Amino acid sequence: MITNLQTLEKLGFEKWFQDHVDPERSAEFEIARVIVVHKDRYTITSGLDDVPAELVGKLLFSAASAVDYPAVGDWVLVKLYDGNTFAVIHEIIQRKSLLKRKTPGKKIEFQLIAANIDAAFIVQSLDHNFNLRRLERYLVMVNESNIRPVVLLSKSDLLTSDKIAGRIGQIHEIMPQLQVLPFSSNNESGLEHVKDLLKPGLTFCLLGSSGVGKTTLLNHLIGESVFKTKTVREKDSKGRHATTSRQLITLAGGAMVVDTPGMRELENFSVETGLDETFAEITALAGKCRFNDCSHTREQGCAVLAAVTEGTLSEKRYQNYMKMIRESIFNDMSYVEKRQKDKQFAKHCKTVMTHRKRQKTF
Ligand SMILES: Nc1nc2c(ncn2[C@@H]2O[C@H](COP(=O)(O)OP(=O)(O)OP(=O)(O)O)[C@@H](O)[C@H]2O)c(=O)[nH]1
Ligand SMILES: [Zn+2]
Repeated sequence: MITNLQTLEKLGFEKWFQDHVDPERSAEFEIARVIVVHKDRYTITSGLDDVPAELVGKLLFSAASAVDYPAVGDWVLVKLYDGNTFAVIHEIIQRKSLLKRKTPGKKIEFQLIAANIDAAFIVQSLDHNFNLRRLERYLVMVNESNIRPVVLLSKSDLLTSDKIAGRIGQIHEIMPQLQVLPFSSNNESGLEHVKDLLKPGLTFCLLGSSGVGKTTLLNHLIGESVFKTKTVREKDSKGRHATTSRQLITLAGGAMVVDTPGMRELENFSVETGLDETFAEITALAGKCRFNDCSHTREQGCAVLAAVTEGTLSEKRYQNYMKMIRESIFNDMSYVEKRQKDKQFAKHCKTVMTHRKRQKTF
């Protein structure tokens, strides 16, 4: 496995990454992409071979938190051994995007889901799963992670086209620029629009509640994949053969899809800066409130409340924003804290919000 730029480009190694590698380092190491993370063992690829890999001791010892470890999708600098059958990861190349979630507990600690994803398909089915509030939550997370969101409305075979247009309208009412595609894996309508987005070299992920049809869609896309049956076999720490399925799947057309176990349990995410992007117009208004620590609930000179009164900001959107703020604070707390705080929650929210505002101001 010798670094070959053309092969790497096919895997998504664009100029941005190259610009973020020290030329001296790139002369010394090979560049590869992480396609499987399994506890402390990894599988990397250069586009030619899949090779089992471990972290170099220096990286292990200097890692201060989870974000210092490789995630699926990461670009890494490696050294190869034993006729290119084993690799040691020396460095993680700067990430363009990182999907992570907060682990339960008091400490601010994260679990990495995947790195360097270009676009996220947020899947909601057009039956009872359709829920604008949940959609907003996903959007916050995706925006926060620096990933482009695309909404896929699955099971379009269950609704009339009028009703589907109505739901898309509902989404566009609150998020006009968002790309929304209805599709059905059952009758295959709209699938070609999804496939049109799968440009070679781009990396995608599928997000959404259990049962919305992510696996069915993925099977449709993988059905045409040359990597369909390819699994990674390597020895685990006890020397047994372990079969790990590939978590970065390359589709026949050259696009890649991340499918990690962590991706499937992503209902509970923490929200922070993504909130500002998803509710950009409200954040802009909040900057004009008279008081720095305005809670936008009853203050004199609150620009957010004024906009609601004037009708330039819809009451519903305002309520969603307030609910999201409450939840984001709530999510950041541990379970025990949540139970303790449950009753005095309103009061707590206000304190934290004031605190956050202050942090921003100074
Ligand atoms: N009517 C209809 N049903 C579908 C469609 N796609 C999937 N389903 C059904 O929806 C159910 C759930 O589909 P999955 O693909 O397993 O859903 P998932 O999102 O992968 O769920 P998890 O694996 O739990 O995350 C299955 O019974 C599918 O047959 C569709 O386009 N139309
Ligand atoms: Zn205000």
